[in-house]
Amino acid sequence: MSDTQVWSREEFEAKLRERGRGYHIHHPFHVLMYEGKLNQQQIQCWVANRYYYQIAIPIKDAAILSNCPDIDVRRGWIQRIFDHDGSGPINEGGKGGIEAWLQLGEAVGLKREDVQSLKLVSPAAKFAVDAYINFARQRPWQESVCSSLTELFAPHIHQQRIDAWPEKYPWIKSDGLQYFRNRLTQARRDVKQGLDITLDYFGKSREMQERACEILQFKLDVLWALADAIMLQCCDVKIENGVQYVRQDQV
Ligand SMILES: O=C(O)c1cc(C(=O)O)c2c(n1)C(=O)C(=O)c1cc(C(=O)O)[nH]c1-2
Repeated sequence: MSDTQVWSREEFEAKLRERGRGYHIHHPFHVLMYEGKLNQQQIQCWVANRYYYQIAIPIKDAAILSNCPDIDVRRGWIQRIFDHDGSGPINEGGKGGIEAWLQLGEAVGLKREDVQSLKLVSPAAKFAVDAYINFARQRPWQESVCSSLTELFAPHIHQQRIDAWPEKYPWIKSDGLQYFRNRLTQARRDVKQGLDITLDYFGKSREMQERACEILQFKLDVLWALADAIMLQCCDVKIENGVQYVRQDQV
């Protein structure tokens, strides 16, 4: 069989899912977090830096909408902006993910104003996240949809935090975990829409299928670079022979 033959829909999906080996769940910082080895300042550093990602998501989704002429796609995609920004009065249940993330900030001992000021965000974290927004502004909307597919792997990392944190970090108030609980259902719905569009659009040729895998890799790299930036800001990173650490998926 020629190695340029188009993959079946199932093979194509499997190739995308295989990329999960490079998901930031395997980044040393996230491994330390899962194992309960981070102190309060390090958890705070992560929450404060990740806030910049949280506020970027609806801006990125608005960029996708602005590039997309398909009304059916827009009707589905717009829900992501409501999920993160919230809709309707906040005191009547209209809170969104950004508000839930600020509550996580308070639950780990950060002041709301400090998180919102972005003064705790490292320049490298900003660069990584801005690269994602710029991609969505500049590329065709189908490519931007594809770049959101790291969400395939997100429910696992959210569930890990819900399961491990109460035991490993008992000082974090339980209502701080609400963001992750909400995302479990939201992400599954998002993934279905993003995956259907990607499999349809990029499924036409092997070249396009491989392009989709490269786009997903770009987004994995954004998340990896974000974790690198955070780790460098708040951990004593051990450097041996000039190598910080080896990425498992690149071995
Ligand atoms: O906690 C995480 O590790 C994590 C990762 C990702 C991701 O894989 O991009 C998202 C989220 N969380 C998340 O909560 C979220 O709403 C989200 C939206 C998107 C996106 O690309 O549109 N990714 C993610």
